[in-house]
Amino acid sequence: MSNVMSPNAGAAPLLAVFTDFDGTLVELAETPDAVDVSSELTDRLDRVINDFDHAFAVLTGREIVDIDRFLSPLQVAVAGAHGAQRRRADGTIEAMDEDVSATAEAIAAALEPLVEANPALILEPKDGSVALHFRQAPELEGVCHLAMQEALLDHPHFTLVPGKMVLEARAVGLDKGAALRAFMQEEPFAGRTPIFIGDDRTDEDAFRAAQELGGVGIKLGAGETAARLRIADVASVHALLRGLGDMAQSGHVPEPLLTDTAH
Ligand SMILES: O=P(O)(O)OC[C@H]1O[C@H](O[C@H]2O[C@H](CO)[C@@H](O)[C@H](O)[C@H]2O)[C@H](O)[C@@H](O)[C@@H]1O
Repeated sequence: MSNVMSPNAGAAPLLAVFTDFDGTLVELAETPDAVDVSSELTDRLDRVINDFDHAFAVLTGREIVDIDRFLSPLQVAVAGAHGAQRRRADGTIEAMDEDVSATAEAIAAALEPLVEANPALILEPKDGSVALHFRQAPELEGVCHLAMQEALLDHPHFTLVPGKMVLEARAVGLDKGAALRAFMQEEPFAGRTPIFIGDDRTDEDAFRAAQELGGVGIKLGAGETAARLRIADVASVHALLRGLGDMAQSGHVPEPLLTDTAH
């Protein structure tokens, strides 16, 4: 097991904690709006923010406004739309690249006819990226793939990233790994050891970034991953956050909820 989280690692390191949202902090739901955010979770995150002296951020494919709506009344540091949007721990917002916004809008517009013809599909246009959901029509995955590829033809600085029953278009280079690195150069993250917890293919850049910066990636669930550690489910993530918070306060390392991905 990694030294960062090992019960034998000695003094507890000062951590910067990053997590994905859908499938990691909350269970997946049938539609993007149907996720259930309990008051226990917002209370837990409020504690985490204090336990880690505000060195906590959500790295998500969602827009920042979405995360604010779900986690209200909390306002956490967030990288949204896979890294196209970023709100720092001090609440300031990084300026959006206008070209990225305009391209995402153009790609969403190109996909509209497909979604109008297939109401079971959900188009989620975001400022900086686009999601095309086929959870309610899995048989349309291939059609969605072709439509996304076609929509991307004129936009080589955007790339297609598959998620869970979704295909997303995002700007090349604006990913969760770049967002994690940007946070790690700023207060209160700088000088801490990053951990990132995520469940999806779009989380792999951030696993690698955390590990390259001396920290650890923690993959929720099965599947190939660059993350060094694995965790079972959303409930275990909540327990881990509680344990890490206790560790930060007391110096004691939490009960092991993690397994090495090599085993
Ligand atoms: O990076 P994340 O925080 O994991 O966000 C990834 C995408 O999550 C959302 O879609 C996923 O969750 C939905 C609700 O559970 C589910 O219905 C959908 O099938 C999943 O793909 C969100 O809607 C996207 O914008 C995010 O990019």
